[in-house]
Amino acid sequence: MSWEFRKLGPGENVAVEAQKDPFAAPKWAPPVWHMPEGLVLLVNVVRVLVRTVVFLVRNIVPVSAAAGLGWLGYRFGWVTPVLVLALVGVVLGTWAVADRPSFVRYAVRPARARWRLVRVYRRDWQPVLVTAGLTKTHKGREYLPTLVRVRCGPTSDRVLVRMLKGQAPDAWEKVAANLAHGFGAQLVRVREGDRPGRIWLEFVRRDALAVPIPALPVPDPADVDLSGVVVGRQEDGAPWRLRLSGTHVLVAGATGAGKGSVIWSTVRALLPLMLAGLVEVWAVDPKRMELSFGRSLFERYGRYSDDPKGGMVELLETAAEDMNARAEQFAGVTRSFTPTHEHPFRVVIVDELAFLTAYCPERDLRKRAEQAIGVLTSQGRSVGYCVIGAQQDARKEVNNLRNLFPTRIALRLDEDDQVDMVLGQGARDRGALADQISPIPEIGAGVGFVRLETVPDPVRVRAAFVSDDDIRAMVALGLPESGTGAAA
Ligand SMILES: Nc1ncnc2c1ncn2[C@@H]1O[C@H](COP(=O)(O)OP(=O)(O)OP(=O)(O)O)[C@@H](O)[C@H]1O
Repeated sequence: MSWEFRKLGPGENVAVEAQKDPFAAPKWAPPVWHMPEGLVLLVNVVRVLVRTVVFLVRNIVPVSAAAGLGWLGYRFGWVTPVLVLALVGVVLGTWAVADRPSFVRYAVRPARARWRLVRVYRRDWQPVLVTAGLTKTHKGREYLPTLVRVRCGPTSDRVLVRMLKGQAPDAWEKVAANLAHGFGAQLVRVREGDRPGRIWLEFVRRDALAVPIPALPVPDPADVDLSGVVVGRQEDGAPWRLRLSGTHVLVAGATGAGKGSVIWSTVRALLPLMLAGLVEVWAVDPKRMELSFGRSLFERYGRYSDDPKGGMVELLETAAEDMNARAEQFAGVTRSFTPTHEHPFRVVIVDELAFLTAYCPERDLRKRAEQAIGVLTSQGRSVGYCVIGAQQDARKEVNNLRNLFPTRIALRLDEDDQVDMVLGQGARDRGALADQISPIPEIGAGVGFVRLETVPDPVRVRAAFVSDDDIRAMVALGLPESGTGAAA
């Protein structure tokens, strides 16, 4: 084969195969630069050194431990490192037995986080992110978001990520399903990071709320805090505290979503203060289902009505009048409400808001109900009134009082656009997938999303399930003279 030289530019001589055919199109080739072999060797040696140093720094603890044991073995024989290992095992075992929570927190979880960082996240980081379209290639160079840290919880991992410059969290939200499948998680939620440009990815490994929570024990009166009664559990295992003082609560969920369990768990948490005369529960029960079971309890420690001919509306109007009287009495005297026997904290439960405000056939009753609920919700917070409204249908036209309920709970909803209607704009994008909660009662009833005051992102929760027997027991506790079967 013969070669000829061509010139591409000044000083750029290129060797290309000589053409035999004089009419053939000319062949051009890019210039080839020959590196001196010594320089190639040097670059590779530096590269290996840098990688070794990075590896040693990243794995400083296991590397130091292995090096220490190796040195002990070399210096004193193999028995010494084995004894050291056995001693460490005994210390860890004693710690685990003596104080399991601190052992899990400071030893098990960090070790697990390290393991998952190396075995799952770092290993698959580049391929998953490339496939999900979260990397950028510019002038032949690939830019990859940085994996900063991994933390392990009991059922989920949190991964701190430094995004590429110019990237925003919504780019990650859009490919949450790709990330979940890529890293073997059930789902991924994108959370605000600790500073601009960084986000937390929450990889849910296992549904912590998949098993029903039995009714919580009736608390001691001293433990009932109206700024957060315990009604269930959060996804991270912490108790779900529902604020009642200074707010009103809307519980939205399709039929069978478990609204009843939120209501009954709240009543159960309040029972000691009801018995002490410091809390009253006024129940409006248009469905005559859920609340009728505790009718005698409400009649003794509050009020109850299921009368569609005006009784329910009258109950609401009485509450609104009393609230006005309280407001007049308290005006200029006190700004914070403390329940007393004279002025107990009143929880007004309306089992189906839409029945009173939208579906009730009598227009006049509808208007009166809407007005009374409007008065209670707009002015009742500071004088010891809390309205808890349940609602099946979250559509705007069904309940235009929704904005008067500062605390909202989205249980299973039929459509995805209802999530933002209940929890507020952007809640679904921030992980409140209430439309994807399982319709199977054992798995999904009572499961929902709430916005807590301390956390900007919606939190997944499950209400404890108060069974018919539990309600009977509550009635028996409240009305000992009526015997155990007094519920109905
Ligand atoms: N927290 C829970 N945990 C487990 N199962 C539950 C829970 N809450 C409810 N369930 C189950 O789901 C079923 C439906 O619950 P519930 O009647 O409370 O729903 P709902 O939202 O009030 O429905 P509807 O609006 O039709 O009255 C119950 O019969 C119960 O078996």
